[in-house]
Amino acid sequence: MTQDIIHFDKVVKRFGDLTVLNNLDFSVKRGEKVSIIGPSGSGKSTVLRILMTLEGIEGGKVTVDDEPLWHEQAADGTLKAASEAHLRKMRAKLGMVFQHFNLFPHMSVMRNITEAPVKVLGLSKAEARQRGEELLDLVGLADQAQKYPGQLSGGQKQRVGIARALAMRPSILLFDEPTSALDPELVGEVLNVIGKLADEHDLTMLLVTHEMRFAREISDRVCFFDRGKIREEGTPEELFTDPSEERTREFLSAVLDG
Ligand SMILES: Nc1ncnc2c1ncn2[C@@H]1O[C@H](COP(=O)(O)OP(=O)(O)OP(=O)(O)O)[C@@H](O)[C@H]1O
Repeated sequence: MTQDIIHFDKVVKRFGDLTVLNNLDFSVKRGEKVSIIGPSGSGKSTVLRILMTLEGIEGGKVTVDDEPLWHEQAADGTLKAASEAHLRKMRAKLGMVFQHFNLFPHMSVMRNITEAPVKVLGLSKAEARQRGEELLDLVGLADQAQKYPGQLSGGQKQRVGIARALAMRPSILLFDEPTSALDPELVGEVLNVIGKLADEHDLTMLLVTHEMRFAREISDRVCFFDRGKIREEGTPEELFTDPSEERTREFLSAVLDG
């Protein structure tokens, strides 16, 4: 087992003529909490979408938990395109919390959380419900299990989104700007839950965020993305107080003053 749980090796991602990831080298260690920051359009969300297998890649290699994500080893040892079964197995290692929650509106909070563990992992309804209760407790929503998403605030919906992702017991949790669709007064409750997870669990966490103060608080490492590459990375202390690249400094002064 190698130290890296996520490894991007010269990954190229294009949309038509637009090269979004340009020979990206990037890795995350087991248990590490990493934040990705950077200007709009720099490819931050695309990294998460590739990991969730929502987007394919045009070049390079992505490895998750020591196995290639988009390829699998044929009997003769060569790599071939991944089968649907391989992608399903790889996807189970990852959970994602989306900017717009993506809850099922016609299902109760509890059913939003139990649906995939029952259908995909084969848990009994009782087991899934018990897991759901524990997770709702963790995110401070034990009393909301029977409500529907439309009856919840944005902050509550996002906390359900976090519980739903955790219900699949992923080794890696991805967050795609989890607070950017929320009213400012609801941001804190979601950041508190994510901060608690970061402190108390050995989950690997990869967070795309515009919340600089939060990235600074919870991350072991912060990566500054610019035009599909990591322009600079370091501990929060290094990156936020003494960035070495002019481009990082410009970005930080724009977002921190703005
Ligand atoms: N499905 C798609 N088809 C075409 N272009 C896309 C698609 N998805 C993303 N892009 C483009 O790829 C670039 C990178 O997008 P991405 O969402 O990764 O950026 P980002 O750094 O997360 O930006 P933001 O902070 O605004 O969310 C953008 O220019 C975007 O318009």
